Amino acid sequence: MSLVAQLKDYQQPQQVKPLVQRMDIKDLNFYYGKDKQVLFDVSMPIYQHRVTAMIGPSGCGKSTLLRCLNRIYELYPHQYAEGNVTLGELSVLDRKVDLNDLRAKIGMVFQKPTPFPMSIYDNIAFGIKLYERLSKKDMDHRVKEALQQAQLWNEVKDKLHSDASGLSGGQQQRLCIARTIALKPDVILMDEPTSALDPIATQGIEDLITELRKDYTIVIVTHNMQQAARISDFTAFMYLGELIEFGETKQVFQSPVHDRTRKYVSGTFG
Ligand SMILES: Nc1ncnc2c1ncn2[C@@H]1O[C@H](COP(=O)(O)OP(=O)(O)OP(=O)(O)O)[C@@H](O)[C@H]1O
Repeated sequence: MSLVAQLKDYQQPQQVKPLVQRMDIKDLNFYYGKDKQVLFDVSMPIYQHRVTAMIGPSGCGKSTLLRCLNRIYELYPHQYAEGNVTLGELSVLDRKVDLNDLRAKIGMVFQKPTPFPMSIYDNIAFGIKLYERLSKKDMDHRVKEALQQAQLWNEVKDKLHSDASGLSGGQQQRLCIARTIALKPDVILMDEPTSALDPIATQGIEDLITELRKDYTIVIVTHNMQQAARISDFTAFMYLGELIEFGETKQVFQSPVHDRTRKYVSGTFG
């Protein structure tokens, strides 16, 4: 199927909530050490209840940009960001903003499923316990709710106390999504969440992302343009650390403003 044929139909009003900006990225620069700048003055909005895809050739800075949105780079000395990233009133890059609080609001799902070495139930309860004290009954409810939202409940409801490592790759990735959802974040960041999965599991995660955008704001890095076309509402095209083009996915794929975007989405370079 052609890329254009895979573009979603944006005219389905029942799916579309009003367009509200949720995050703002302004003049963002990022450095892997002071002599290695890899993002250059990136500015773009992130819209609520929409899926925003970051695309571009390998090494263009997609993952780095995503990592700025919850300051995950702070785990590493010498890496730093300059500029402004806000989530409502919250200044994401401000070191006074507590990282645990920030990551409860802006959750992240990684490329490879990374369940903790514990039971399915505990994988979800573990994160919740860091933030909230719940009774057993309330915790059971929250775990069930997260697994239902991640469309995993029916498959695991009879083995909640089995080790999570016994799940398939696709199920493990849905468990990681459930773990993120359980903290009730505003925004979910996904870094190539399907690249380690087979086509059927990939389809499951793509369907789930489409469902989740009703309740969450999603930013996804993907090297797969078909995937961006299938599941995203907005697309950011990056090249050599700069944001070349940002717009509605349909516009970016069908009538890009920049020649470089056109060449990339048409497969002429990349
Ligand atoms: N830990 C690091 N230390 C130094 N440079 C890094 C580090 N991680 C990434 N880079 C560099 O930063 C630039 C952007 O990398 P990034 O991983 O963000 O790109 P990407 O678009 O996500 O690439 P890919 O699609 O290959 O994952 C690249 O030049 C890369 O070599």
